[in-house]
Amino acid sequence: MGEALRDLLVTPAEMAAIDEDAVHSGIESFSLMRSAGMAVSAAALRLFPSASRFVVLCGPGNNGGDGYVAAAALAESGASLAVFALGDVGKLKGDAARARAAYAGEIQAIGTYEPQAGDVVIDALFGAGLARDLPDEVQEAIRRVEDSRRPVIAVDLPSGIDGRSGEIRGASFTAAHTVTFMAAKPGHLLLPGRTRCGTLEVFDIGIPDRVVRARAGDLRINTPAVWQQHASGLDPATHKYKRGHLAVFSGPQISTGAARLSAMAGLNAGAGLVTLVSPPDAIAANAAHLTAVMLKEMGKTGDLAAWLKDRRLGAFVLGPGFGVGKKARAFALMLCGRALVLDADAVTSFKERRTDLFNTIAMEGGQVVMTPHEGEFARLFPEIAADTALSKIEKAQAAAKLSHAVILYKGPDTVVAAPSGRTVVNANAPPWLATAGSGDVLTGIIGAHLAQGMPAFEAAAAAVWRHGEAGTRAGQGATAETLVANIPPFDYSATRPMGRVAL
Ligand SMILES: NC(=O)C1=CN([C@@H]2O[C@H](COP(=O)(O)OP(=O)(O)OC[C@H]3O[C@@H](n4cnc5c(N)ncnc54)[C@H](OP(=O)(O)O)[C@@H]3O)[C@@H](O)[C@H]2O)[C@@H](O)CC1
Ligand SMILES: [K+]
Repeated sequence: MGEALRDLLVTPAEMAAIDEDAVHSGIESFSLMRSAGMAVSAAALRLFPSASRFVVLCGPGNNGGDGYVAAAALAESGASLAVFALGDVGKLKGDAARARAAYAGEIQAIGTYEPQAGDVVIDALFGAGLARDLPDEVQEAIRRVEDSRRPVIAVDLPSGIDGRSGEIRGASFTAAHTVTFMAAKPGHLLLPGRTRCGTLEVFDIGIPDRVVRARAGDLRINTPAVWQQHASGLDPATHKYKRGHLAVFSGPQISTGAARLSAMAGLNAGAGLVTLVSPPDAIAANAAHLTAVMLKEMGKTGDLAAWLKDRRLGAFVLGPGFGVGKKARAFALMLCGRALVLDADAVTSFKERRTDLFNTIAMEGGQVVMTPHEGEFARLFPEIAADTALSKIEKAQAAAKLSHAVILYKGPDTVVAAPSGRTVVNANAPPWLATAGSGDVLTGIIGAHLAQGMPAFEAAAAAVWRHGEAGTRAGQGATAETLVANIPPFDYSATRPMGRVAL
C-alpha cells in the first residue's frame, strides 16, 4: 500500500519478530529499551509537570524493563519517585535485569502501594507479553489506582489489555496516555482496549522502517492512504453517467425510509445518478419524498433481470428496510456478479441459506460488500462469532474468506476485511455516530464509491472513513439526515491532515 509507518497495525507477535530482526541486524537490544523508557519518562514530565510523585509499577518482563529505565531517567531529572515491582526482582532476566540494575533507588512490593494525592502512575507491568489473565495481586493494585482516580501513563499498553484483541484479561488500567513503540497494535484500536488507552503516542525507538515493514502483515489503520489513489480520478466535473449510476432497492410501503437514506447518501457521496427501485405499493410514499433521486417501479425478479441488461447501472444497494425473505434472496443472487452492497435484511435473509450466497459470489466474481453489525454477523457467521479465541479483526477476516465478499464488520471499531486478507480498522468515528439510520447512510456511501468504479475493499474502507468524518462535522446530536448533509467532499488537498488517529 506504500503508506507511512504510522498507518500500520502490528500484532504483538509480529512486534516480537520485528524486535528480534532488529537485533539480528546489529541494533543493540538494550538501546531499544533505553529509547522506550526515555520516551515514557519524557511523556510523564511533559504531560504532568506538576506531579507530586511519579509511581512506576514494574512487571516481570521487558515492559517492566522499560519502567526501570523511565524510573532512572525521572530520578535523574530530580522528580519525586517511588517504584513498586511485581514478583522477585532478582529473577529479572536480560535487558530488564540490566535496566533494573541501572536504577539505584528503592523497590517495594506492588501489594504495598497505596495511591496518594498528587501521584502519577506509570504502568509498566505488562505489555506485549501478557499471556493470560492478570494475577489477583495486580488486579487489586489496579482497583486501588482506579478508585483513587490517579492518572496513569501506560507503557506500550494499559496492563490487562490484550494487544492482539483489545480484550481485558481480568482487569485493566484506564490510562490517560499510552506510549507504544514503532507502530500501534490492534488492542489500541479494538474495543474495549481502545477506551482504556487515553491518547496514543507511537514513539520511534529506532528500528528501521524496512525491518518493521518486512514483518508487518496486511493490517492497517483506516486512513486515506489506504484508498486515496482509487479516489483521485473522481472529478466532480465528469459526466453524470461516468460518475456512476447507483440503484437502491426500497422496501414495501411501511418501510421506505431506510432505502431513501441510502439513496440520498449515495447522491451526496458522489454517485452521478441514483435510482430508488420501489415495489408498486411504495411508489407513492417514495415519490412524495424524492427530488434529485430518480424513482423506478419494480415488482418481480423478472423485471429485475430485464433491467440488469443496462450495463450503465454501476452499483446496487440491497437490504435497508427491504424485508427479510425469499424476494431479498432472489434479488441478491441475481446481483452477485455486479458491484453490490448487501446490508441489513439482505444479510439476515441468508441466515439459513448462506451457502447459496457464498457460492454465487464466488462463481459470479462481483464486487460484493456485506455490512453486518454484531447481531447480523452472528446470524450469518455463527461459528466465527462464537469463537472466543478470535479477535474482531480475525473474525472479519475469517468471514471474508468464507463468503468471498468484503466484510465491513460494523461497530465503534469497524473492521473492513477482504477475502485476500487485507484489513483495516477504523478510528475516526465519533461516539454519536451510532444513531438510527446511520448504517443506511454508510451503505449509501459505499454504493456511491462502487458506482464510481472503486474496488470493493477500497470502496468500503473509504466509506467508513467519510462516514466518520460526516459524524464529526455533523457534531453531537447528529441524525441520519444531518449525516447525509455532512458527507465531506472527495477532495483531499495537500492541506488536509492525513493519517489522523482519533482515539
Ligand atoms: N518489541 C520491541 O521492540 C520492544 C519492546 N519493549 C518492551 O517489551 C515489552 C514486551 O516484553 P515481554 O515480551 O517481556 O512481555 P511483558 O509484557 O513484559 O510480559 C512478559 C512477562 O510477564 C509474564 N506474564 C505474562 N502474562 C502474565 C500474567 N497474566 N500473569 C503473570 N505473569 C505474566 C511472562 O511470564 P511467562 O508467561 O513467561 O510465565 C513474562 O515474564 C513491550 O510491551 C515493551 O514494553 C521495549 O523494551 C523496546 C523494544
Ligand atoms: K503496561
